Amino acid sequence: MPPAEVSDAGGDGAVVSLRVPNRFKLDWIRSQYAGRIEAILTELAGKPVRLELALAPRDTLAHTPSAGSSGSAIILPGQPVQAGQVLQNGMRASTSPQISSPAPNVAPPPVSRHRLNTALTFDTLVPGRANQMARTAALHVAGAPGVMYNPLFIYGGVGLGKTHLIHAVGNALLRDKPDARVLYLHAEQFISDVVKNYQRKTFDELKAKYHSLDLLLIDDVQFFAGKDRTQEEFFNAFEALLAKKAHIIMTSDTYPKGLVDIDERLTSRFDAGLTVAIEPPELEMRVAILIRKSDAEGTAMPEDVAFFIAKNVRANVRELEGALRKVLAYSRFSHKEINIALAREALKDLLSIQNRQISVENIQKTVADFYKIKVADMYSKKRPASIARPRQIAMYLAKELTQKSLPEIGELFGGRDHTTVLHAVRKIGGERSKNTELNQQLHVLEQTLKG
Ligand SMILES: Nc1ncnc2c1ncn2[C@@H]1O[C@H](COP(=O)(O)OP(=O)(O)OP(=O)(O)O)[C@@H](O)[C@H]1O
Repeated sequence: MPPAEVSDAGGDGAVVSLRVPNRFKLDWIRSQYAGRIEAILTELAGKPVRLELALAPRDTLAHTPSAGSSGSAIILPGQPVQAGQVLQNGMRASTSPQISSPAPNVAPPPVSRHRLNTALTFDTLVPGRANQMARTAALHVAGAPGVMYNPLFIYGGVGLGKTHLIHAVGNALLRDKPDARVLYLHAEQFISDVVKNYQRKTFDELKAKYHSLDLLLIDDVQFFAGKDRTQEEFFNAFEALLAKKAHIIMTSDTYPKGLVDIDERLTSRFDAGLTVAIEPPELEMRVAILIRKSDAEGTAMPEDVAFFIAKNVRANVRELEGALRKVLAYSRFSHKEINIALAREALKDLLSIQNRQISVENIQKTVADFYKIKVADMYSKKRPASIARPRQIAMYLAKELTQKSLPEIGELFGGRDHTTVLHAVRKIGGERSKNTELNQQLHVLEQTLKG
C-alpha cells in the first residue's frame, strides 16, 4: 500500500489516507496539522475531504520513493483537482489558483531541545471527572518536581489526553524555571536512541543525555515490550534520575502490572510513585471540549450542536476533535451556519455506522443528560416538576420514536400505569405546538436520538 491514497467516500465526500512512518509523527501531524490539511484539501477538491492518518507498514516506507525523509505524502483527488497536483512531503504547493493559504508543512516538527509542543498546556486541557486525578497529580508535579508522586504513571486508552497532559507539565515547569532540563519523548525515540548509541558504541553519550535531566516525560512505555537492551538502559536512566530527585512521568495504554514483556524490576518501579488513570470523557466534558476547541478556531459552537456531537461521538477526544473538524470544515465549505442539520450531514458516515436502534433506555438516558437529572429519576416515584417534566418528555419520545405500546412504556418507567403514559404523551404533544422553546428542545432530542 502506498503512503497516501485517495478514495471517494461515496456521496459528496472524499477520503485522503496519509501514511506516516511512526507514532510520534502521527500524533504530531494529527494535533498540529490535520485540521488545516483537511480544510485546504476540502477547498482544493471543491467537496468535503476527510483526512485519515495511519501508521505505514515498515516495508511500504522502505520501497516508496515518496516516503522521503518525513515519509508523508498527500495525493489529491483527481476531480476537480488537476492531475499532477501532488503534495509530496507536504512541501510542494498546489498550482490551484483559488488557494491562497500556503501548503501545510507536514514535515516533522523542528526539534527543540525539550521536544515539547507548546500548544499542549494546562490552559488548553479541559478538566473533567475523567482526567481529574491525573490532572491534579500532574499540576502538583509541575509545581514541585521531584518531591511527590515520583514516578508519575498515567495510563488510559487512545486519544484521552495522556500526551497532552505530560506536555502540559513540561511547559508549565519551563514557564516557571526556564533553565530546567526537560525532555519529552515517545518511547520509540528512546528505543532508536539506544539502538543508535549501541551501534556507535557511544553509551556514555546516551547516559549524559538522559541522566542529567530534571524532568523526563516519556510517552507510551508499552512500546518497550520485548526490547531488552532498551529496558536495561531505561532502568539505568530511571535509577539515576530518581536518585538525584529528578522527576519521571510516563504514559502507557495500561497500568504497570498489565504491561507485557517488560521486566518486572521495571514495572514494579513504575508503580512505586503514583499511578493514575485517564478515563474516557463524560458527556459534559465532551460538550465543554467541543465548545472550547471550536472557540479556539474562532467559531462559536451552539450548545445544542455540541450536545448532538458529544452524544454521538463518545470514544475519545481525538475522535471528538475529528468530528469537530469535519463540522467546521463543512460549514466553511458550504457557507452555512452550524446547526444540528449541518452537523448531521457532515458526520453522516460516522453516524450511519452506529447502531441507530432507538430504545426506551437510550431515550431515558439522553433526556436525563439533556435536563441534567439522574437516569434513575426516570423510574423513580419522585414528583418535583424538575424531574416529572423530563420524565413526561421521555415518555412522549418513547411513544413517538419506538414501537412500544403504552403499557410497555409504563412498565419501563418504573411500572407506571398506561394512563400515566397517555397523559404525558397528550400533554407534551399538545404543548409542543404552542411552546417554541419546548419544541426546540424536543427537536434537539429527536435529532440526537436519530443521529
Ligand atoms: N481534556 C482535554 N482537553 C482538550 N484537549 C484534549 C483533552 N484530552 C485530549 N485532548 C486532545 O485530544 C487529542 C488526543 O490527545 P492525546 O494525544 O494527548 O491522547 P493520548 O491519550 O496520548 O493518546 P495515544 O495513546 O493515542 O497517544 C490531542 O489533540 C489533545 O490535545
